[in-house]
Amino acid sequence: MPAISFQNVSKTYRGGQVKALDGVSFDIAQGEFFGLLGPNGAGKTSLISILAGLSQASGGRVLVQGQDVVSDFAAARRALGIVPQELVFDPFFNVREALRFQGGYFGVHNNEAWIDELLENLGLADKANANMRQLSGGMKRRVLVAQALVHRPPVIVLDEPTAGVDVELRQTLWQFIARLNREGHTVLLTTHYLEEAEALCGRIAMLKQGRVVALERTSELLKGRASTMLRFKTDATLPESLAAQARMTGRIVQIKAHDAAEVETILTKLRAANCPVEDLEIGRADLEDVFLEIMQEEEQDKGVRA
Ligand SMILES: Nc1ncnc2c1ncn2[C@@H]1O[C@H](COP(=O)(O)OP(=O)(O)OP(=O)(O)O)[C@@H](O)[C@H]1O
Repeated sequence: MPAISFQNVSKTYRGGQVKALDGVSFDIAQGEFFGLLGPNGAGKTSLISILAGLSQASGGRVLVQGQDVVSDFAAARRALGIVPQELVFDPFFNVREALRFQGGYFGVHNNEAWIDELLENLGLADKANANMRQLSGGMKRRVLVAQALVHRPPVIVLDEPTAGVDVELRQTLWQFIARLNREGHTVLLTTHYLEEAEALCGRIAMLKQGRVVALERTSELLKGRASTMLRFKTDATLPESLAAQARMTGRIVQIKAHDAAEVETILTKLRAANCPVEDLEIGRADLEDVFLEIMQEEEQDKGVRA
């Protein structure tokens, strides 16, 4: 049985004018650390909201641990620990009370040892009696993570958990989540930080305009694509033949090369054009390169279909 099963899920808004999800189907197996990536507006939040039972799909269905998120809402919801994007909390509780209350909501009581472990692992031990109002944004986010985990859900969903979060919390969070994953919890992560997804996720789905445009093991996704990137800085204008294939961020230029011979060709073209380069590096393509490439291919395909 998959931990999560998305079956032909669609979602439209405004009476069908906006198609946020268009037949999304994939399964996440028990124990996977799975990444859901996509540019703004791709449909990630819509998919997570349907999974969490916060919004209804317009078509298709979603199962969590075999339970339908609509017809078996309570069982499906209990199997999920969801760390939301937004900071929502009850200002009248202190941290420990907030965790007890959340546990009670799922019928979990006498849970103090686990609550202590959560506080300890998320760097909240000295904040246990602090009122939620007094916490900094980063500390509130830690509490949200603890709240999501308080009923020991088998499936953990992290929706952009590190947006605007400092390095220390990111590391604390990832160490803890990675441990829970090793202990058998399934993790679904949506993120804009590609290096995070690359480091953590065993498999990745990429969404674009409501459709799955890639679904692969992270290593395959990286291996099957451009394997080499040439990176350098320049103030000069690139020769036209290179400009077409380059990605430019200010003075930084990145050009994809399939093999060593292509690297040489690129360097020869730069020299022939008298294009001075600084800080030249030749490196492996990372997930960001692959992501951009897939998104561009989709644009081109659409152009062909149109
Ligand atoms: N309540 C709504 N009413 C109308 N359109 C909506 C609504 N919610 C989302 N949309 C639209 O549905 C599409 C998918 O949005 P969604 O928020 O799911 O994307 P996302 O991948 O989470 O984006 P982001 O990375 O920006 O959070 C977008 O075109 C968005 O404008």
